[in-house]
Amino acid sequence: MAVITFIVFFFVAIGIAIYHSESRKGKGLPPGISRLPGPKGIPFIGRVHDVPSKATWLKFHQWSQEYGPIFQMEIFGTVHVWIGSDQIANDLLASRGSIYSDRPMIPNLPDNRTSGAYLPLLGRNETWKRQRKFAHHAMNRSAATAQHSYPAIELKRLLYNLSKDPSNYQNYTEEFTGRTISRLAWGSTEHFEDLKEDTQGLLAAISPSGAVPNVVSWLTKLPVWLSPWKQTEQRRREKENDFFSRARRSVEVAMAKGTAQPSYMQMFLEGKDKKENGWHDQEGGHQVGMLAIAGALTLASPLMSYILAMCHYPEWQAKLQNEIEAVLGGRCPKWEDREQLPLLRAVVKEVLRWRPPVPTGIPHSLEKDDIYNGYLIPEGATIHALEWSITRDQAIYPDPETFRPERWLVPTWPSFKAGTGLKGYHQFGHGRRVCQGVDIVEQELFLGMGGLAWAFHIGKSRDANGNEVAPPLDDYTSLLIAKPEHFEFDMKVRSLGKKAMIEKAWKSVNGGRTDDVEVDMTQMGLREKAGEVKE
Ligand code: HEM
Repeated sequence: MAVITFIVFFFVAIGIAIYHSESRKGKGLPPGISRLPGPKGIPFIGRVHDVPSKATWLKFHQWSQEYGPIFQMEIFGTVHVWIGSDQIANDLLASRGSIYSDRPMIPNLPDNRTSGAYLPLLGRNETWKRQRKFAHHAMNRSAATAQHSYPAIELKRLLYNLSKDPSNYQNYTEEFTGRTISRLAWGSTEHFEDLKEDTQGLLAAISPSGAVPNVVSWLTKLPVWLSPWKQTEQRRREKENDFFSRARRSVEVAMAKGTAQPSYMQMFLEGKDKKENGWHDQEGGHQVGMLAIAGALTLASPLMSYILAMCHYPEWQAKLQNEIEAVLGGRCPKWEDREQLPLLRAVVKEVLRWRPPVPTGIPHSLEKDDIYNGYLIPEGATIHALEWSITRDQAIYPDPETFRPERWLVPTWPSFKAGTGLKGYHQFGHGRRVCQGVDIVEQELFLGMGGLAWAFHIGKSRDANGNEVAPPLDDYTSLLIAKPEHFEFDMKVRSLGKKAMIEKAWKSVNGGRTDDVEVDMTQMGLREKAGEVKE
């Protein structure tokens, strides 16, 4: 019975899609207007069979070079437009933001545009506007509170743990970014493990390669009992609701006891956004949870890419270490040092360019037909700012495959802009949907990469015969947010003096211990001073 139902669904869905596809082709175009170029495919399924399951961005980049910086392809009846130029992305997603700021429906998460549970995936509606406004307040206000010392505490833990066991670098970097964002979101690291699990589950649920219905959308028509994807999604959703409610309640309890440490959740619970808008606490819980997920997902990837870059470009590690030593005289970089460390800022930018954490971008959706340079872009098209190609645009980034931080430092390079940080960098999207976490990213990556360069010598590992083994350059995970697959490398603390400083610094913010204890932030200022030692 199950097999027959499946076969009937399959043929009905194919029939409907072919009908739609054919009737769209028949639709006349105004004189002088054509459709965007792009790979032609089999009716209905398009070129889906050509898209590899890993590193999809390499295939899209290849098409971008073949068909130009804007091209389209159809997948199961939906037009997907790929943009491989920052200029075109700005022309459309920013300048025409009134019609390019919606998000597409994700087949495996069909209420993503409406439910208020997924801020980055919400449609362009009132819920999105008020959640974006709250996120904006939260980011601005956190800069003025103790919240901005959270990354510095977690950095001390990261350096200590790496000094003990570098082979566990994936866990430790994810703990650094995940625990920092947990503190920012809920004032404590208590929810870090739940956050990690929920983050992975959501990432798989929304990624084209994480759940088959995201590519073969008619599979969403299957009833729950016949759909393993719907069953997995139901379980994931129940767990997520439970997690966000528990995390919110833990902040309420801490506030009642007077022990709450500054957090986005606390801001929401006592904030004017809630009172003015009559928000439900449940929506606030989800909104804060989404900020935590957005931060946890993305930030560990560039730290791992930094390690990979240092294996392949040792000359830049030496230059960076020279800058830090010359300016700081042996101490670890702090956020206040940023003006004096231009090479470190350039390394952060170059790591993001060399290996973009969101290589295919986060898609927008077009609300009505549009004409661009004589091409029709149809209403409902899914628009992808293809970061992998944008970061390989030869006109802006000559020699794009090579890691060259000087492109951000020397005025003769086309990408040079005096004194700019990460604000406005295309890595963080375009127009009205631009990323809301750029300040946190800037601080965490500056401290993270600065701390790694200050503390460790990173290099290629060696085989049994003593020959260097180069870690693969392009072996990245395949979900929407990509990070390097586990690789072997060599990492050593640079001196005995630094080893002692690393341990002392971690103990100074961790109650004198090296195992994890929850830190009282109100004492943080004092302890940080005590933990600051010179070699
Ligand atoms: C390296 C780290 C990060 C990268 C590369 C990154 C990149 C992006 C990109 C490409 C978008 C979509 C922009 C668009 O649609 O045009 C986005 C959206 C967003 N990001 Fe980030 N992000 C990072 C970290 C963070 C952090 C730390 C937070 C918050 C704590 C955050 C919060 C958000 C939010 C809330 C949105 C949704 C905005 C909206 O849809 O209106 N991101 N990010």
